[in-house]
Amino acid sequence: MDSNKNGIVLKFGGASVSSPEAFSSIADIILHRKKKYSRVIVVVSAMGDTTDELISLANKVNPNPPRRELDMLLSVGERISIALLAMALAAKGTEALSFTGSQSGIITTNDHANAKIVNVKPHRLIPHLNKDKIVIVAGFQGMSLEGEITTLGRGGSDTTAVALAVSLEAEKVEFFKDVLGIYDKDPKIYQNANLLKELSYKEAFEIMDKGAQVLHSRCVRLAEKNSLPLKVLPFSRFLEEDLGTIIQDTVRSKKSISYED
Ligand SMILES: Nc1ncnc2c1ncn2[C@@H]1O[C@H](COP(=O)(O)OP(=O)(O)O)[C@@H](O)[C@H]1O
Ligand SMILES: N[C@@H](CC(=O)OP(=O)(O)O)C(=O)O
Repeated sequence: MDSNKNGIVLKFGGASVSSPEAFSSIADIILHRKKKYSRVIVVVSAMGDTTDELISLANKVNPNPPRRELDMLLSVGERISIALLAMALAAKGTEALSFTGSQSGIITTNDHANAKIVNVKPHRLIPHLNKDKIVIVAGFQGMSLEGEITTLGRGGSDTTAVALAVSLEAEKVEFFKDVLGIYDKDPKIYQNANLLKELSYKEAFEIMDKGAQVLHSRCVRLAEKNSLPLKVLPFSRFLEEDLGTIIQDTVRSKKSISYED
């Protein structure tokens, strides 16, 4: 087991949980990481196109839904995933516990559909992590100081993963994607795209600024502010340690914890 008691955060996006069978596959990835890290915190997004489907469902009822109610509805997508993932791990004989964003202490501004994370208070998670349990957190959502359910904006689960890692002082966040890592351009569009092994935060921003949807730029900003290393790797070939892209600065300076501006 790794000497780092603070563990690792694993983030699985919608593409990695696009079918019921996929939960069993990602459970295997999680169990593999649990052999190395004492603390494993998993952040998961809604399955496949669930968020888009929930938006169109809302629009069928009201073409201009109240933003508070839309957040209440969209937060359901990630709740489905966390529960199914805990069930998939239970089917393999491992107890894992799922938590919503609010249960996990993801405190946000009250800007529905575009809330910023202002603090993370993971008090409910820590006792379970200390008991060696795998903790599964719903991405993309939190709770405002006013007690309202909020969402962080499209792609916001990446930011949930980084904020939790910052709060729990995890070693890094691993993002499991349907590509081998970050390329200089979208590999699904450009056959001549080059896979990049290592990037500074600045270089990662430059790629995101060109429109790459591979990582949310907000999560890269949060990681940079807290000197947290990020790794993007394929969920299909997770055993190949050399694959993927690492984003970090060459010098990791210890900074005090800070969340979104
Ligand atoms: N520069 C890039 N490098 C890698 N992937 C990119 C890039 N630009 C766009 N993409 C796209 O980003 C997608 C992100 O992966 P995906 O598994 O869909 O993420 P998630 O499920 O976490 O939202 C890839 O499928 C890829 O087509
Ligand atoms: N489910 C949300 C949040 C998210 O981050 O999704 P993904 O990890 O699949 O990009 C969305 O579709 O925007």
